[in-house]
Amino acid sequence: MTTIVLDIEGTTSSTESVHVGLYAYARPRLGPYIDAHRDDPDVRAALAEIGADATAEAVKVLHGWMDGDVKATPLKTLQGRIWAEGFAAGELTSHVFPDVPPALRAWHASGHRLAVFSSGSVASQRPWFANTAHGDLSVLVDHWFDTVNAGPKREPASYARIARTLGDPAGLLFLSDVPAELDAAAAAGWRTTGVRRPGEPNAATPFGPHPVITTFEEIDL
Ligand SMILES: CSCCC(=O)C(=O)COP(=O)(O)O
Ligand SMILES: [Mg+2]
Repeated sequence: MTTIVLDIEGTTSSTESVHVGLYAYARPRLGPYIDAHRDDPDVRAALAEIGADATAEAVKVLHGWMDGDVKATPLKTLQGRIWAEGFAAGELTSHVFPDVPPALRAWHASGHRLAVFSSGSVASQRPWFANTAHGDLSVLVDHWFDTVNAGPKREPASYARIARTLGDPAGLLFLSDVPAELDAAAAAGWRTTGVRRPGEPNAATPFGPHPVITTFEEIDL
């Protein structure tokens, strides 16, 4: 049994679907969300981490991070809350590459275990997989990790922390579009595979020692 741990953006789903779909949805809603949830401890913690208490100042920082695709945890916390509300309201749908649903279903049916580790918060990961055009894929996923409950994706300690939940690192396979994330997983003793999807921004990125695939059909467990 292998546990396949999935990155989202660039791996199961296109970068465009996250940046054009989700980011555009969150951008105008960040300020109103902060104003409406100032008493929420997570929102207060996010504002403290941003280093700005005034909404306009915080939104300026958050928009700057979105422009540079900086995957800062306070941004991901706030985006995730907004996206979860958007999915619940039926205003958002997710994208997965067409090879993803059959692969996840086949791996699950064969007794392999699935988990997600994404910079996107768990609050948004679940509805992302629940609302695909190919049906609810969230039911196939046993564990959900983000930068809050696991840590930064480019640090081996985060993968060691996840392995404390999932078990022997040698039985864990991490799929990601970002070589630095794969390096960190490999340093923690995980198996790794790079994902280079046609048309994605990592088209020319070297993956070093990591095997590389373009679709999940190429993965032989
Ligand atoms: C619904 S998940 C949101 C995706 C996201 O915000 C993100 O930053 C994805 O980054 P990843 O670590 O999956 O490449
Ligand atoms: Mg990614």
